[in-house]
Amino acid sequence: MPQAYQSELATAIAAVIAASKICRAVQATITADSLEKKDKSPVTIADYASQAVICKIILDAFRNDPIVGEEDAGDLREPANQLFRDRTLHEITSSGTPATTDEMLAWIDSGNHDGTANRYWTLDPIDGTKGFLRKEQFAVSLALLINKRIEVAALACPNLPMGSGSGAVFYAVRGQGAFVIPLDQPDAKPVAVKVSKISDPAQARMCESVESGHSAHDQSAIALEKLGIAGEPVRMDSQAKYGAVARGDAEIYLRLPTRKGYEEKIWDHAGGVLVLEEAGGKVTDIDGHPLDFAAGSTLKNNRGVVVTNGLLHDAVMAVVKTLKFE
Ligand SMILES: Nc1ncnc2c1ncn2[C@@H]1O[C@H](COP(=O)(O)OS(=O)(=O)O)[C@@H](OP(=O)(O)O)[C@H]1O
Ligand SMILES: [Mg+2]
Ligand SMILES: [Mg+2]
Ligand SMILES: [Mg+2]
Repeated sequence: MPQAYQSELATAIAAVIAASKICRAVQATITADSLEKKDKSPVTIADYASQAVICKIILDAFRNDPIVGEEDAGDLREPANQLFRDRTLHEITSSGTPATTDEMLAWIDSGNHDGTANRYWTLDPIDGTKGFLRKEQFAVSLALLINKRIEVAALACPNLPMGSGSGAVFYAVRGQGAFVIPLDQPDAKPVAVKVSKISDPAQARMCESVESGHSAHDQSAIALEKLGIAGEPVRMDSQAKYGAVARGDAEIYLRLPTRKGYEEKIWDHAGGVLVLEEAGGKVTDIDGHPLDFAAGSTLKNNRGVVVTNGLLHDAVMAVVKTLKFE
């Protein structure tokens, strides 16, 4: 029997690779150039160009598929942002995708679905925009959900070390394992991705967000101490953290709530979660519940995220349960 979702997987991989190339080109040139969104977070021409190109590639292949993307073209349509809009279009056309301004805006806005369909994609065109602006880690994350379950994931991490260079594209289909290919050699033989076999908490390596506003660094420091881990946590932006645990660079990724009521967005997790689980890892929230992707565009039924290589999950949860959150 042919394996399920092969054409969705091929489309997702092609889409995140095309977008990553644009992001890399922009990252090489930018000097802290971004707009501020209503929630005060930054967005760059690369976030918009990435969302446009990925939505176009998905819709060319699967015309009726809804997409739940992070960005929308509202701010780009503002007359005051004409220069920003023109530069976004320039990045798209110079990457080899001919487009008019109206087409570009429509592609971006095709990512405006709300996560209520039986089948939809969720997209973070640049996850870790702050890391992108710092010229550090970021990810392009795309996942397909069917009946509220993640079935296909493609997660490009353009700055993650890979062999002698950098740029890793992780991907997974539920039940088929997780794999990684180099961003610059997509035809190379895929390598199976597996979590580390470390089961002694004291030997574990932990990663967390760079931004203390996204994850409570004071509480993770207490967790490290209680687990007997001597090393410092590795701070890294984006879902590259899921990739790091999936491939055994680290054993633990903690995302501990910093403020009451923040709802994690599905596009900040879906791609990374399937790669991690298919690599043998485990993810729950801080109360030990599975992440609930059936609640629309946010994980409103969960608080925080605890990611491990599986072997360490119980030990980490025992410590997380002793921490104090707002
Ligand atoms: N308060 C709060 N708590 C938790 N998470 C938040 C919060 N605010 C924002 N975000 C989301 O964090 C996404 C980036 O997460 P990272 O783990 O990459 O954080 S960091 O960049 O290292 O700070 C970032 O994703 P991008 O916007 O795609 O960069 C946000 O969606
Ligand atoms: Mg953002
Ligand atoms: Mg994000
Ligand atoms: Mg983003």
